[in-house]
Amino acid sequence: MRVGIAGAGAFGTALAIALGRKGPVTLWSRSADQAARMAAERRNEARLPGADLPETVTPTANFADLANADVLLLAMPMQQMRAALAEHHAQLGNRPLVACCKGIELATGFGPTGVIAEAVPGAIAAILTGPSFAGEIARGLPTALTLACADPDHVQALQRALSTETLRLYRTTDTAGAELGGALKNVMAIACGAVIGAGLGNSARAALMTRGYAEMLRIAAARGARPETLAGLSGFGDLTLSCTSEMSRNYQLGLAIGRGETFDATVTVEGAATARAIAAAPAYRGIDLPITHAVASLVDGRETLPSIMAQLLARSLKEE
Ligand SMILES: NC(=O)C1=CN([C@@H]2O[C@H](COP(=O)(O)OP(=O)(O)OC[C@H]3O[C@@H](n4cnc5c(N)ncnc54)[C@H](OP(=O)(O)O)[C@@H]3O)[C@@H](O)[C@H]2O)C=CC1
Ligand SMILES: O=C(CO)COP(=O)(O)O
Repeated sequence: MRVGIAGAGAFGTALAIALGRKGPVTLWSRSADQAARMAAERRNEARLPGADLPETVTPTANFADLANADVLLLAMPMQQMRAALAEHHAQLGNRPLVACCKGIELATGFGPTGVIAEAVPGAIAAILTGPSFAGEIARGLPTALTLACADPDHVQALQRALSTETLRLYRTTDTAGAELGGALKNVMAIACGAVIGAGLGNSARAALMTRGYAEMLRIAAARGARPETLAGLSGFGDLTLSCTSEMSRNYQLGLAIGRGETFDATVTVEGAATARAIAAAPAYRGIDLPITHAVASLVDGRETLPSIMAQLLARSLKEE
């Protein structure tokens, strides 16, 4: 299967390297400069320094070069995906579109497959998500991910096409569960980074991860997602990785907030918009989501960490 990847950030480049070990990959960047540099240097130093592109990877800035790909991976941030789909709508064609982003669209409350379905009616919408750092994938370190697509035949075909010797994909037809796990773990990673940054300790982090997971299950139930999907790689797996590793940019944002430091606003941090989207969505009103609301307040600077912690700890005692 010929693979096309739209979006040459850290994740798109890492997937190109991993899948390029198996067959031809076209890697599209919206920047002609970046595509030319990748072609000349055989690296994407701007987004994924130190990782070599195999000869099988063809960088391009011409979207039409993706025309012969049998499957298209969409590796741009969640809040950018709809605009990218709209811009290249005519060239997307009748093939699987696999979202490789993690988040909830701020304007609509949709996850990645919902955005694809609305922007490209009739598309075979899928999502690839789960615990993985781009740099580790590029180095060929063992990584297990969740691939979700509502169609059971397509999900099996995609699983075979996108698994490699080191990239092991598990499949599910529960797209809502897979995309919620990936989106919400980022919110919890910001919360965990903040408590560690503020010196509140590992026990507080474990409490946030556990109670955060309870919020993830409540949101999933409201969306009709399966709890076992949340217990898998895309939910529990990625929650564990992102809440405990300083390689996570969401966790890094939390650390900066907890330490009272500034954070580079150009860094891709999906959890901030996701927290805002969930906190604002009428669909989730009445559901107990104290950590998600706290993170939305924190990233918008509406409340301070000490005041949020005081409110969380002062809540009435309850059954677990
Ligand atoms: N990095 C990681 O380890 C992992 C990331 N992910 C997910 O992958 C997604 C992308 O993150 P990541 O690659 O790390 O982010 P980066 O910040 O490294 O790169 C984002 C890329 O998206 C491109 N982009 C932004 N808007 C558009 C657009 N409208 N059209 C085309 N390209 C666009 C940017 O282009 P430009 O440079 O021109 O701005 C840039 O190349 C996120 O949802 C993230 O959660 C998932 C697993 C692991
Ligand atoms: O999604 C990731 C790990 O699975 C990458 O995390 P960050 O986006 O927080 O860097």
